[in-house]
Amino acid sequence: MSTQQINQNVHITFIGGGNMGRALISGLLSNGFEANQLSVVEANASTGLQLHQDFGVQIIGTLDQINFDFSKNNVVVMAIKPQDFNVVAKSLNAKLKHATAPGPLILSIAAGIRLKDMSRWLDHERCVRAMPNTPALIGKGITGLFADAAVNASDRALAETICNAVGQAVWVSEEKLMDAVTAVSGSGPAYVFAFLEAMQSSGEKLGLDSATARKLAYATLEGATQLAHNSDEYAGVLRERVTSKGGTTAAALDILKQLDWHGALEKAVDAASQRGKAMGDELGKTQ
Ligand SMILES: NC(=O)C1=CN([C@@H]2O[C@H](COP(=O)(O)OP(=O)(O)OC[C@H]3O[C@@H](n4cnc5c(N)ncnc54)[C@H](OP(=O)(O)O)[C@@H]3O)[C@@H](O)[C@H]2O)C=CC1
Ligand SMILES: O=C(O)[C@@H]1CCC=N1
Repeated sequence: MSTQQINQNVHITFIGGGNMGRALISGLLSNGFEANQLSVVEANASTGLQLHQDFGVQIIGTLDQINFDFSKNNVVVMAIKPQDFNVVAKSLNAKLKHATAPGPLILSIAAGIRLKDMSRWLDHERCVRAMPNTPALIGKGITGLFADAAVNASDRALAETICNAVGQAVWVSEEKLMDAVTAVSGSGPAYVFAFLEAMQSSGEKLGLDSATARKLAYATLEGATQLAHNSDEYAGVLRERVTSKGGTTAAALDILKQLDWHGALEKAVDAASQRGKAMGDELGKTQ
């Protein structure tokens, strides 16, 4: 089945239109999906209104107002907070019971929530886990995907097509690796934004005006990232090429080494991964 054929037939119902739901909706609409292919169940009326005004998508106030059109290939994207997942899944369960078999494909983007728990709460096996990131908003997202053996090839292709529409997608072979994906790329944009904040404020402390410091920091990140992306060399080799012996870069990198910047980042990413696992353990205890 081609991407185009899948797109035309698919209807996606988002449950939750907050930060990540909005990023995905915006990305999908800019990359081949039509507004009439997307609906959003959003508890917050003003968030829903804003989504409708910005994107023209249908807003549904509550879960029991969902009406699946089973002439379409339906996908439900679970874009609520992990802590809200159980309650939402149980409400959706009642809807799924009345759905024409095999019911919609459920694509969960919730950090930590495991397939066995969501399948149990939803009483539904057609479930895929996805971990996107907010650059999906501009079609530059990267999504990690995991499905178990119960999910067939065409459902995997459908999940992948949706994620590819907002960037790239990679499958992981074991569910526990979804915590690593969450820690590296799901949360990753926040580390990059923190880095940008620090680069900009460092420039300001050295006397640059805010606009100039911002321009230098952002353009450097973009240029260096593109260079690394387009190069066959490891990032370490590219780093060495910037670092003249006894020069300015060496002075900066010495400080980062003394402060164990690399180790600090590894610890931070590990903490994110541990948090994903802990949320999965904790929330999975709920019946
Ligand atoms: N933000 C990110 O970068 C990423 C987030 N994720 C995952 O995406 C999910 C959503 O995160 P995020 O978008 O940041 O969270 P938000 O809180 O921004 O969005 C969730 C939205 O769902 C609404 N909501 C709550 N309960 C219901 C309900 N019963 N029915 C319909 N809507 C409801 C919330 O309304 P209200 O505010 O009124 O509660 C809110 O608008 C999380 O599970 C997170 O782990 C994954 C990858 C990246
Ligand atoms: O912070 C969080 O828990 C979510 C998951 C990945 C990005 N944001």
